[in-house]
Formats: sequence, structure tokens, C-alpha cells
Amino acid sequence: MTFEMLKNRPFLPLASERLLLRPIHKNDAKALAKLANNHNVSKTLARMPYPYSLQDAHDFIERKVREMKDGSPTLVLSILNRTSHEFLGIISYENGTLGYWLGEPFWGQGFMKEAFQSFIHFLFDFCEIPEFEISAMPLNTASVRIIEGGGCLPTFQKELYSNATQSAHLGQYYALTRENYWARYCAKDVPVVWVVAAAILKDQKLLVAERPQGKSMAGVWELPGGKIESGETPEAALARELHEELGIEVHHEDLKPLTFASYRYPKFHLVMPFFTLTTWRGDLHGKEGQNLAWISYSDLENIPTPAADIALFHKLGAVMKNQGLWG
Ligand SMILES: Nc1nc2c([nH]c(=O)n2[C@@H]2O[C@H](COP(=O)(O)OP(=O)(O)OP(=O)(O)O)[C@@H](O)[C@H]2O)c(=O)[nH]1
Repeated sequence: MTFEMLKNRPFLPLASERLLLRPIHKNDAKALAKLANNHNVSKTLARMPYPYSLQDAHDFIERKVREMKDGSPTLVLSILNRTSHEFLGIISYENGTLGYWLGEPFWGQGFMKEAFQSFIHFLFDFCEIPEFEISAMPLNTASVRIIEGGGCLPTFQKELYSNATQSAHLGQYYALTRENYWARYCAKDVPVVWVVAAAILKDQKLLVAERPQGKSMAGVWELPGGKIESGETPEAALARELHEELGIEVHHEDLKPLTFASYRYPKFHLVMPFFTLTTWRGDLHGKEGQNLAWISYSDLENIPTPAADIALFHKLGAVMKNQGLWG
């Protein structure tokens, strides 16, 4: 996928353990203005004005939403708390340059490191960007730690003018290439985990299940399925999982292979054959107390999914919408 392919499609929010990243929206204006109108935030940023008014926030959001719609290589995402949806700050990629800021009440809790990792992984993996550049004023030591800790290499120094302090500061520039990112990301061997999942479609809606409380990434919505056990075929594993989770009986001939995910999480490599299913026997219901939802294609914008599923949902959308099975 590339930026061009994000155009005219729902943007699936990027979920990490505590955060959700999704395109900036006009409803963020009030919270954005409140956090941005803080000299401690703007003094280390090159372009942020101070004081920062609600109108500044509206103008900024309107401009960025327009640029993203144009299909230009721009992504300006709001950083939200994944459970409360509270607005924490911004992370962006614009024409090869990455930038971010976090509201002062949220400093010192590792939120920006988490947002940075989630965002750059998406940029390299999904958007296939070749590299990005980022800069920081050396006095912003927290930011320097995130950038250097993320594997970015120093390139050159240049003066950065701060609108807020009306003065110039020496800025350190860094770059990270896709090649270097992958080499570092894949440096450690991790186990391969085989999982199988189903896209169950009925009345032009897709079934998704919420990961229950107590598990990692609780509250993220995924496709029904689970781990393939030793000696099982993917089809047999899926039939077993769907019976255990949803109480339905599925036969081999009901399962149509569509594609697969091969996705490297930090601690394991997921391989997930992926089937579509439109016929089954029995009354489909959540047998394990899990929340289920039947969603349309545009609902994807509002549900956090595991990172491995983003490409799958796009593929599913392209194929199933054409066949009139998903609306
Ligand atoms: N069922 C399912 N699992 C997915 C999807 N996408 C994805 O990354 N996974 C990951 O694949 C693994 C699925 O195995 P599981 O359902 O048996 O996992 P679990 O976390 O309940 O495992 P556990 O029983 O070890 O706690 C999890 O790590 C899950 O996050 C998906 O769409 N459906």
C-alpha cells in the first residue's frame, strides 16, 4: 500500500497498548487548542504559534484534513487514549518529515515513544515510505531520546526558528531509512505463530469480535479465529474455533481462502491464513461472553484493530465490495 491507496478508503485507526492514532478531526479543536496554548509545549517546536487560539486549531485542522483528502503524502494523526479517547497530542508525516507534540499533562509516561513506534511501523510497513527526516532542538532531551532510541541517525545541524520564543535555536536533524528500520526491527529472532481467521459476512455486514478484558490489546476488534494447534489444518482449526467461540458448525466447503497475513509483531511473527464464510449451520452467538458487532465497510474508521489486520481489511474491502457482499 502507498499513500495514494489510502485515498477514498476508511483509515483504520492504529491501536497500540494504551493509544489510538487516527486522522485529526474538527472535533479535536477544543482539546488541541487547550493543550497547544502552553509555552512549555510550543517553545521547542518550530512552527507552533504562541499564544494558540481555538481559531488557530480550527484553521490547522481544516488545512490538514484538506491536504490528506488530496492524496498528498500527508498524515496528521491525533494521539488519543485508547480507552477514554482523550486527546493527548499530534503525530504527523508530511512530505518526508515527521513531527509530533504531546500535551504537558501527558509527559513522562512513555506515550510519545509508544505513538512514535506505532506510527513509524505503519509508515514503513503499510505506506512503504523509503525514509523520513525528523529534527529536534537539543534542549528537548525527551524528544532526542525518542528519536535516537527509535534508531534515527543524526544527519546535520541547522537553525530552527521557534514562533513561540521568536528566536532561533540550533536544531539537530536525523533520518531513518526503511532498510535500516527493518534491519533493526527484525534483528531478534522471534517465534512464528500460526493463527487462522474468518471474515464472516451476512446481509452485507462483517462480523468482528472484541478482545476481552484481561488479554493484551483488550478492546481491539479482530476477526473470529485463533491459534492453529499442532497437527491441525487451518480449515479444521477454524471450524473448531468458530464452534467454540460462536457456536456454529462450519464445513470445509463453506470456507473460501482469500489471502493471508504474514506480520511481524515485536515478540512473534504472525502467519494467518484468512478465509471468507457466508454459509454455516446453527445460531451464531458469542459463546464466550465476548462482544460481537456486524460492521459495514465505513465503520472500519471507528474500530481499532490489530496492526496485522489493517492490510487484510483493505483487501477484504476491495474484493467483497466488488462482489456486493460487503456494503
Ligand atoms: N483471532 C484473531 N487473532 C488475531 C487477529 N489478528 C491478529 O493479529 N491476531 C493475533 O493472533 C493471536 C490469536 O491467537 P488467539 O486468539 O488464540 O490468541 P489469544 O491472545 O487469545 O491467545 P492466548 O490464548 O495465548 O492468550 C493473538 O495474538 C491475536 O492478537 C485476528 O484478526 N483474529
